[in-house]
Formats: sequence, structure tokens, C-alpha cells
Amino acid sequence: MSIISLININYTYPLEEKQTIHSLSLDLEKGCVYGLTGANESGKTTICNIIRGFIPELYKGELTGEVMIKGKNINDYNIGDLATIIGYSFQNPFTQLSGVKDTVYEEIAYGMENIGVPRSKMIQKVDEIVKMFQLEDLIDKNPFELSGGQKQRVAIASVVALDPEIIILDEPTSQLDPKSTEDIFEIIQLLKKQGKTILLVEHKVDLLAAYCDEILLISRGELVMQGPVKEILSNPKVVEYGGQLPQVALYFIKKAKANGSSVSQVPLTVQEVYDHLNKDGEV
Ligand SMILES: Nc1ncnc2c1ncn2[C@@H]1O[C@H](COP(=O)(O)OP(=O)(O)OP(=O)(O)O)[C@@H](O)[C@H]1O
Repeated sequence: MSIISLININYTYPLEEKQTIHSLSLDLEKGCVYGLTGANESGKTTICNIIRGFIPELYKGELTGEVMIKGKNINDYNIGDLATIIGYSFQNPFTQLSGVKDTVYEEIAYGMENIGVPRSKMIQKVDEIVKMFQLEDLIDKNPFELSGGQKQRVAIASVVALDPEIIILDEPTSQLDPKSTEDIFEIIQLLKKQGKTILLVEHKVDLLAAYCDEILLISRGELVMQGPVKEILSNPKVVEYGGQLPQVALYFIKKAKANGSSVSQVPLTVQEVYDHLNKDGEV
């Protein structure tokens, strides 16, 4: 049984004539990291909102098709239960912060407070999360006085603190510098090891290539490609659909085309190039 299934989803925002999501079906398996990518405005955030139930709960509009979470129709969950199963970190961390807590420490504890986690367990979890996200120097600061990147880290940390089985991260690194971006991807790796299912909206395909199991490519509200990272991110069709390929893959695809050879085995990451050269004794 897939942990998330969308079955023939069509969706139109309120007062819009044009449909945003068209005949979309997908299955996501427990414990995998999925990279949801595609051009701007192709519908990625909308899909996340459908999976989390914010559409049609908050956004209304016309939604048809079925959303199944852990084999059960999303309409059969109560809102509280769904919130503990699916954690959602928004594209804009400002939206995510509660606005009612004065320190980063309290902000991270806030979600647990709301669901009645015992105090001793809560303190233990906040300490663990602070360490995981390297927030030690920020715990006494007001969340709204942080930089954009710091807010983003705190927002994601608050989601992870609730220990949801499914974690949706909508462009989690959009405001982060390269070092903090790598750190977030390392945390994603760790969460995968803990058995979490992660849906990651991200434009940085080089990082998706290194950390995801599968890629879902969206174009104009349709799922146009889905498959293992190796298969999708070495396929030049991705670019035709408005997506991007890793820089390394682009270089090797160009080289393969010039030599008239197959593009199916191109490396996607610098590490793969290194491993390949190492095997041949060239480094
Ligand atoms: N609340 C809304 N009401 C009406 N239309 C909306 C609303 N939110 C998004 N849209 C439209 O739906 C389409 C898909 O938007 P969405 O934000 O899902 O795309 P995206 O792929 O996440 O974009 P980006 O990469 O730029 O964040 C866009 O045309 C957008 O203008």
C-alpha cells in the first residue's frame, strides 16, 4: 500500500476559469524521498496543498478525484490527526511562524504544546531538534527578528519536531546559503533513515540528484514524468517540459551526443564523476 495516492485529481481555484491541476495520479511509497520539480507556476505548491488537505479545506475551489493517505480517504481523517501525520513547511517561512511565541525555543515547542505532549518529552525533543538544526545560538531570539534563512531553518525544525510520518517541504532552501542548504539536505537524509516519507519541492536539481529516490516532474498542472532519479535526470525531455537537468548531466549528455553514444548512463553528480574516474584509475 502506498503511503500517499492521488487518483485522477482535477482542481480549479475559486473564481478561476482555467483548471490548475489536470488528471493527476501518483503513488508515493513510505520511506522514500521524492523531488517534486518543474517550471514556475506549474502547480507544485497546489499539489502539496491537495496532499495536506488545505485544498479544499482552506482554499475551496473545485476538486475532483481521490486523495488517499495511508490507504484511507483524506476526507475520513479529522484535521488534528492529519496534522500529526503530515508535516508541511511552507515556501515562505514567515507564513509558518506562529506569531505567538517570543523565542525560537518556544516556537519549536509550540506544536507539541498544542497536541499535549508531556513537558519532559517536549524538552527532550526540543533539545534534540535544536542540535539537529544547529540552532543553539538562536534559541533565545525572537523568531521574527531572525534573517530569512534562519527563519526558514526554524520553520522546518518546528515541523520536524512534531515527528510526522510524511514531511512536505516546499522550497526549503530558497533563502539559504550553500552551506545551510547542504545542512538541510543532510537532515533530509537523516529523516529518510528514520523512515520518513519526504516530498520536496525544489528547483536545485543538482541536490535532488544527490539526495532523492525519485523525481516527479510537473508541467502545466500535469505529472509528465515520474521515476528513479537516474532515469529522469538524465533525460533531455525534462528540459522540453520546462524542468532542469543537473549541470554534470548536461555536460555528459552533450558529450555523449557529440560521440553518438547513449545518454542513459550519464553521471548526475560530481561524486558519480569522481567514482567513475576513480574506478578507471584516472584520479
Ligand atoms: N490562491 C490561488 N488562487 C488562484 N490561482 C492560484 C492560487 N495559487 C496559485 N494559483 C495559480 O495556480 C498555478 C500554479 O501555482 P503553484 O503555486 O501551485 O505553482 P508552483 O509550481 O508551486 O510555482 P512556483 O515554482 O513559482 O512556486 C499558477 O498559475 C498560480 O498563479
